[in-house]
Amino acid sequence: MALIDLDHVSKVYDHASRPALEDVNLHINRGDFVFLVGASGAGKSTLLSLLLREEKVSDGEIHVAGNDLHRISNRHVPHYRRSIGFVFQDYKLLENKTVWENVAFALEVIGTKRSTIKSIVPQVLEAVGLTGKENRMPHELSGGEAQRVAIARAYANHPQIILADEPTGNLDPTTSVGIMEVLEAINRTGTTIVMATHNEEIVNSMRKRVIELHNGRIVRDEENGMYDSALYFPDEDVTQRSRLEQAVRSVEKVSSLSNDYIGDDDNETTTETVDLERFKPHKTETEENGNEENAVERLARNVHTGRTGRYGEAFASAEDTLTWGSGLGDADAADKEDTSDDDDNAGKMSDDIVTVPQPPHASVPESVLGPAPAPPAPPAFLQTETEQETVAHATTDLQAQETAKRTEKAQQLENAETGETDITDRADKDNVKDGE
Ligand SMILES: Nc1ncnc2c1ncn2[C@@H]1O[C@H](COP(=O)(O)OP(=O)(O)OP(=O)(O)O)[C@@H](O)[C@H]1O
Repeated sequence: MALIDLDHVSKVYDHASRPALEDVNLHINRGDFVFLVGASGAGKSTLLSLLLREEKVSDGEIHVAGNDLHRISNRHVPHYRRSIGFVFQDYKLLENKTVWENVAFALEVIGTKRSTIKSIVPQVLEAVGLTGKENRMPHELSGGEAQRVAIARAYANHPQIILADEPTGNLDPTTSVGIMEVLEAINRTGTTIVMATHNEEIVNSMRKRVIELHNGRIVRDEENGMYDSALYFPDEDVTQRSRLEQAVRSVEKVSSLSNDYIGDDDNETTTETVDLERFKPHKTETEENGNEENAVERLARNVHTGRTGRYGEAFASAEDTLTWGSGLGDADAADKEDTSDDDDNAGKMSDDIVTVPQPPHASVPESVLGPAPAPPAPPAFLQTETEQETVAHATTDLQAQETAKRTEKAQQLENAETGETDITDRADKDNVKDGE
C-alpha cells in the first residue's frame, strides 16, 4: 500500500449540483513531491481537505500512512493529523505569539517534553532560515518569513506528509523561490509533499510529479510534469508547445544518453527544421561543469513574473473559492464532545514507518480523456521513425499554422482594399453577382 491511497473516491458536498471529486484513484509514495494543478473549482482543496480528514468521502476509500480515514473516529482525528503538517496560503500564525512560540506551540499541543521542544525549535527555525527572528511577532514579519514560520510549525514534529494549499499564493516570485527551497529541502528528508498551486513557473521549473484535476476528476498524472495542459486549453499555442515539449524531451533523452546535444554536427538524428532549442532548458554553469542542477536552482533561474498560468488567467482567483483551511476546529470540537476516553496516543508523535511498495500511478479514466494518448516517444536511436514522426508532426503543424495566418492576413488586406468588412460582406456581393 502506498503512503497515500485513494480508491474510487467521490465527494459530493451538501446541496452541490455536481461532485467536487468523482471516482478519484490516486497513489502517492513516501518521499514523492506532487503538485496538484487545475482550474479553480477543479477539486484540489477538496482533495487536500479529505486527506486532512477535514471532510469525509461520500464514496470510496482513503488510506493515509496505514490509517483508513473512513474508520478514524472524530476523537482520533487530532492524533491522525499529527503525522501531517499543513501549510496554508495565508499562514494562519497565532498573532499573539512570537515566532519561537508559534513553532513551540505545535509541539506543546502534542505533549512534547519541554526539554525536547527547547532543542527542536532552534533546529527547525534554522532549517527554514529564521535564526535570529525567534522573538519577532507575526505582524513584524514579511510574508515570506511568516510562511517560513508556518512551514517550521508544520515540520516541527517531522511529519510523514506535508499538505500545502497555495503556499506561495500571497508571495512575490523571489520570495516564493525561498519557500520552494524550504519545501524541497524538507522533501529531501523523506517527507512527502502534496502541494496545490496555480503557479506555472514553480511547476514548470521544479519538474515534479504533476496531477491535474478537471471537474473533480484526475485527467493527468505525469512524472516531471509541466503546468499547462493541452487537454482543456486546446488552442494552437498550447497544443503546439505540448507537442514540441514531447519532441524536445525525446531529443533530450537521446542527448543525455549519448552525452550529445541537438545541433551537434555529428548528431545525425537531428534533421528537424523547428527551432527546438528555445524549448529546451538552458544549461547553467552548474550543468556545464557536469553537475546536475537541482529543482530550486532551476526555479530561481526561471522565476520572472510569478505568472499564475492559464488556469489563473481563465478563472476566478484561488482566494474566491478556497475552501480548505478551517484548521483543526471541527476535530478539536469533536475531541471535546467525546471525553469519555482519554486518547492513549496523545502526546506521542507519529513516527510509524510504513513500508511502501511501488503501485502504479492513478490511471486516467478513459471516459474523461477518450482514447489514451500515445506514450512519449522513445529515444530516436531506439525507434527513429516515431521520433522523427513527432518532430515532423510538430513541424507540419507549425507550417499549417503559418499558412493559415498568412491566408487570414491576405484576406484582411484584400478586404481592406475592396472595402469589404468580413466574409458575409463578400458572400452578399457574390450573391448579388449571381443574381445578376
Ligand atoms: N464546503 C463546500 N460546500 C459546497 N461546495 C463546495 C464546498 N467546498 C468546495 N465546494 C465546491 O466543490 C468544487 C471543488 O472546489 P475546490 O475548492 O476543491 O476546488 P479547487 O480546485 O481547490 O479551487 P481553487 O483553486 O479555487 O482553490 C467547487 O465546485 C466548489 O464550489
